[in-house]
Amino acid sequence: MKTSHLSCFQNTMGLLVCFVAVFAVIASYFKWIHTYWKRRGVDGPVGLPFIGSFYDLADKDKPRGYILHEWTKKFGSIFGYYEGATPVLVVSDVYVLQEIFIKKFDCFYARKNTNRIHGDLECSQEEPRVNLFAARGARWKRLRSLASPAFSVRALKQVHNKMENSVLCMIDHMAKHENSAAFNIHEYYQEFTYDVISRLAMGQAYSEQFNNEGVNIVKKIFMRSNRTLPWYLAVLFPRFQNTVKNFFFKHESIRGGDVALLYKFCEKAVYDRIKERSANAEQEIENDQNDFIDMFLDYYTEAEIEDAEFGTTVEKKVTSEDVIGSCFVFLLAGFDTTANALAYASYLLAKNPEKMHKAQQEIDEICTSENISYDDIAKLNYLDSIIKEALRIYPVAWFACSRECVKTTTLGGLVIDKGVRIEADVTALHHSKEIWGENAEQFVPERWLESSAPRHTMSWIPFGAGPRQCVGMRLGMSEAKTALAHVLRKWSIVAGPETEEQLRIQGCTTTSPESVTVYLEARF
Ligand code: HEM
Repeated sequence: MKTSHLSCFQNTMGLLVCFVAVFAVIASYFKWIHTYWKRRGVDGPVGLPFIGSFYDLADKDKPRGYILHEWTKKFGSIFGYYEGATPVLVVSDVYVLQEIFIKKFDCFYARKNTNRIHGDLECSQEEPRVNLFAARGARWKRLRSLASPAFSVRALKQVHNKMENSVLCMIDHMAKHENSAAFNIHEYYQEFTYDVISRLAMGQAYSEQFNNEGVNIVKKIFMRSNRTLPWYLAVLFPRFQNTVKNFFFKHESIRGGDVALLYKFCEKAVYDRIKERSANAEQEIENDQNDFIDMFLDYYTEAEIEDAEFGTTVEKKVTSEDVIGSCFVFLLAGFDTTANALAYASYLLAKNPEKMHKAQQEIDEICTSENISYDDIAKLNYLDSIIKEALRIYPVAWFACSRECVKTTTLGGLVIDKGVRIEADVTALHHSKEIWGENAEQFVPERWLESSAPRHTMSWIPFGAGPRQCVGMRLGMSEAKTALAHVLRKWSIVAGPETEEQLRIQGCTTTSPESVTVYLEARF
């Protein structure tokens, strides 16, 4: 009995010693990793043991862009931090950003994973469902070249009437607030942008504003917190991201919860369409190209062609997984960014009535017919400046202005190893007095119409830059301009006692105002 107690004690002690030893090795590894920037002479915040600055930067109520910006003020235009075991470099120097986003694209063609729980994004075997936003290398290039035609000026002119119809439906809904109580205008813009993207990407036949269950699902996806166990694990052990993903596959931060619901929508739409098209083919009926699903399915083929660019190979065939992934990302990317841009612009106009009257004057002069055409929209230069200025003051998607180094290289004298991640501090660029002058903090749309010396291309990057710049930029701008032109032609957006003194901005990815409370005053 005594011997068995002794051996039990010895076993427990043995296990404890092993545990302490393993812990000590892991702790030393992280301690060493967390000297990565110091060893290279790059300053930065001291994070927590193991997870580095991940916890600070994963709070949806305090968007990371603002925290990064606080650090820029402290450490300068280039500094480093750690997201678990991964070193991240934050840059707000326009010349270095140009190197990363444009000149050395072949070393930085991957976006820094925002959802880090993926398999190999260059390999269709390991991560079959990839989308244009997350894809890398040859897979990205293939999806990008398939998607780009849908966002050309020609394509946007073709869909303008459909989009304007959604604007008019939004106006009908808003009309109940005319000369009435203050309301949250952001909600209307969210309904509108989701409506447009559902019609353009997913073949939704008619406007379904305030009747579309997808809106609440995507809203919740954008308001998710990143402080969840799978994320902590993926951040701590980046090499095992795929294992983490597979283990927690049904967790709401991976493919469960609202994400699963949205995927189900996309899956159903894509599989129904594949069936419809093959039935058409049997009856020798030509397939229409009504939306993005049709556009992708036109390339849906079983033929496999290898593409060795970017040092990787990829099948050129478009799979149903590709189409589902793309619809998913279009619904997300096409919804939140533009709705937020419209909400910020409306807030700034309400707070700056003289700028709003100037915009109304321009709209009255140019938009003389009942409908506002794509060509009219192209002539609204002051309105264009208003949206650009709103996106300067409130960059809505700076989280996407990020890259990962895929080939060890140098930036200036600094060696950047493969695997290092890069983030642009867009707020620093957009609010820099050096770039924008002493009035950088003020809303001055006129600055976009001045013919002074041109600014550096990386000074204003709400849509990113280089070959991976936002593919939906033209669509987002034309939606925002068409919507604002109709709103401002009919109403003045007016601030009142309920209007937020300061907007409360939230989100782990895009940055959304919690609400934008304004009045609508009839103009005529
Ligand atoms: C005001 C509106 C919008 C803003 C501010 C915005 C912003 C951005 C930014 C910053 C990026 C990253 C660019 C980079 O890495 O250099 C991006 C990428 C992307 N955006 Fe947008 N976006 C907007 C509207 C849209 C719309 C309407 C769609 C489509 C329906 C869209 C789809 C995408 C996609 C698919 C990507 C990934 C492109 C790639 O990696 O090749 N965006 N967007």
